[in-house]
This record gives sequence, structure tokens and C-alpha cells, in this order.
Amino acid sequence: MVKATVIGAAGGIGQPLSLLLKQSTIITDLALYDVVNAPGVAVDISHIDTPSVVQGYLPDNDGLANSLKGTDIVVIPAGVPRKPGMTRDDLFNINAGIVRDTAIAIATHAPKAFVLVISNPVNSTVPVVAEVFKKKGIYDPKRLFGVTTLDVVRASTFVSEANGEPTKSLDYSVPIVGGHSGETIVPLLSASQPAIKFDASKQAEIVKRIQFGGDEVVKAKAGGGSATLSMAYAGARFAISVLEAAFGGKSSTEYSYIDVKAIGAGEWSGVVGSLDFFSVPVKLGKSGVESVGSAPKPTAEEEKLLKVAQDQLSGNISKGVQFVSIDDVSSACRVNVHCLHELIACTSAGR
Ligand SMILES: NC(=O)C1=CN([C@@H]2O[C@H](COP(=O)(O)OP(=O)(O)OC[C@H]3O[C@@H](n4cnc5c(N)ncnc54)[C@H](O)[C@@H]3O)[C@@H](O)[C@H]2O)C=CC1
Ligand SMILES: O=C([O-])CC(=O)C(=O)O
Repeated sequence: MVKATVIGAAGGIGQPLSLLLKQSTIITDLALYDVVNAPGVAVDISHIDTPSVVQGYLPDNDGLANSLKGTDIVVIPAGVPRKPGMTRDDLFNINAGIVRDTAIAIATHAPKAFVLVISNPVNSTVPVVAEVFKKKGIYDPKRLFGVTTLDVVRASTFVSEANGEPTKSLDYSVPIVGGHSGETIVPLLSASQPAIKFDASKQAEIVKRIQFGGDEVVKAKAGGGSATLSMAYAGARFAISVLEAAFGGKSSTEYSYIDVKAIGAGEWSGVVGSLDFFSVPVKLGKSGVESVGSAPKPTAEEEKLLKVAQDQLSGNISKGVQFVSIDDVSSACRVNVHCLHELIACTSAGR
């Protein structure tokens, strides 16, 4: 029996992500939780002829607790997406509260589950979850993952396109390290497998495109949100990799934003410096992170990109950590649809 729970399952990412998880035969129970519409999504998906049993949950009748009880993996795409002109950090005030409250529930009802955070800003929301888990005394850093797979997926697509090989995207594997927003996303094109041969200006163009790929989608959707379908693909790929390694005996390596301070950054130590969280290649195993993969030597140009990312990440991480210490886990400023306005007032007043 393998149970997976999606929190935010009725949203733009949540629905296609749940659909893709329903296609995976490693999952036997699929729990779909949202503050709205989850039962409808669940009934719809439940008609698909794969073995897993699907159940939808709303906040009433202990829906969140019941969606989490006995689960092996919690995937969190709950929260608001960007509109044109916003940065991911602009989402912090609302999404950090949603993620914090979700983490509190996970700590109580599914303390041993793998937790995959999609909600932005990932650079800060993953530290929020870690802090809640530490305060609750259940933190296992090997089981907490910030989902950065979309950056890796975009990199292989964009490099292939630039090479005039759009149908061969999966042939390119480019290390993408750091965080998940703008300049904190650091593509190490020099270590691409197979190697790529672009001139310096073309390389700089591809680096920018990978770093700001999310903006392309936000702009094209013109106020209708951000990436949902490509994110669902990336999130499902990562979640299934975690489950296959834990329960299917198939270990693989994926990039993820993890607590490198607690786990150890291995060959990436020099690159990570004193940062607590960083996206690195992670070998997945039975208990989550088994080890951190090897690091290539960055070029001088890549060293500069890494320095910019480190400076920004440091502030993003502190923001997440401080949110939980200031705004204690028992705060009255708890999120649900009915008190969203109150939440915005609370957070902007620094409470
Ligand atoms: N990590 C990544 O690579 C990416 C992250 N994202 C982020 O994912 C998040 C979700 O994006 P979308 O699905 O497009 O947004 P959306 O607005 O379409 O869906 C979000 C869902 O979360 C639900 N929700 C809100 N509060 C909740 C709570 N307390 N508990 C449970 N569910 C709750 C909403 O009802 C809604 O159904 C955003 O923060 C976005 O920035 C988006 C793309 C890529
Ligand atoms: O750009 C956004 O806001 C959503 C996101 O994280 C991405 O598409 O990478």
C-alpha cells in the first residue's frame, strides 16, 4: 500500500498533477485535499482505470487530517500563483502561511511522510516547513524536498531547441543548482551531458531563458496564472522518482532544494558555502535523500552566477526561518479561505 496526498489538488497544478499520479501504478491510495472543489476532482479522476483508489477532502469533517493519515508522500501545490509584474517573493505573505499550516497538519498526522513543496517562493517555503517540523520535534531533513524539477525540464528543452533538436530534449541533462527563482537558478551549462557547443553570447542567452522561464509562462497567460501543466509533469516525475526509490527498489538521481546543512553538501560544499538550503543532485533511496551527487568544476562565468545566487538565497532562507519564529505555529493568523483578508492584514502588519 502506498498512499499519496496532494494538498491544493483542485488548483491549476493540483488537477493535472493528480491526474498524472493516478496514472502511476506504484500509488494505491490517492488523497486529494483542497479548500474548494476537491471532491469533484476526485470523483472525475477516480473513473480512470488504474488501480489506485481516489478520495477527495475538504476542510470540514477533519478533511485535512483524514487526507494525511497514513500517507507516504505529501505534495504541496497549495497557494496563489504569480500575475505579470510580480516576483515569486511577492507570494510569500500569503503562501508562507498556507504552507506553515499545512506543515503543522503534516507534523501531527503524517510525521514520517516525504514532503514535496511546490508552493512559491520555494526558496523560503521549504525553510518554513523545516522550522515547523523542528518546533514539532519530527524533522527528518532527508524527507523534505523543494521541487525544482521544472528548471531541469526547461533546461533540457531549451538547450535542445537552441541546438535545433526540439524532439530530443530528454537527451540533454544540465545541472541546475541553487534555488527556484530568477538568478538563484544556476544552470551549469559547461557540465551538460552531452556537451553543448554554443558561443559565449548564446550560452548567456540560454542561461537567462532557464532562469526566467517561469516569466515566459506568466506573461503568456496574461493574468491567468503561471506554469501549471509543465509543473504538473515535473512534479509528478519527481514524486514518482521518490516513491520508486522508497518502495519500488528503483533509485534515481533528481535535483532538489534540500537542507544541505543538515544532510551535508558533499562535493558541493564549496559552492553552497554557509547556506542552509540549496538545490543539488540527490540520489534517492528508501528513506528519501540517500546521498548528494558529484559536483563539476564551474567555469569562471558560472562562479559569478553562483555568487549572485548565494547572496539572494541567504535572504530568502532567513525570511522563511524568521516567519515561523516570529509567527508562532499556534498563531491566530491561520489560513483558510474565510480569513484570507485577515491573513493579508496580519502578515503586512508583521504579526
Ligand atoms: N515549484 C515550482 O517549480 C512551481 C511552483 N508554482 C507555485 O505553485 C503554487 C500553485 O500554483 P497554481 O496551481 O497555479 O495555483 P492555483 O491558484 O491554480 O491553485 C492553488 C490551489 O491551492 C488551493 N489552496 C489555497 N489555500 C489552500 C490551503 N490552505 N489548503 C489547501 N489548498 C489550498 C486553492 O484553493 C487552489 O485550488 C503557486 O504558489 C505557484 O507559484 C508554480 C509553478 C512552478
Ligand atoms: O514562475 C512562476 O511563478 C511559477 C514557477 O515557479 C515556474 O514556472 O517556474
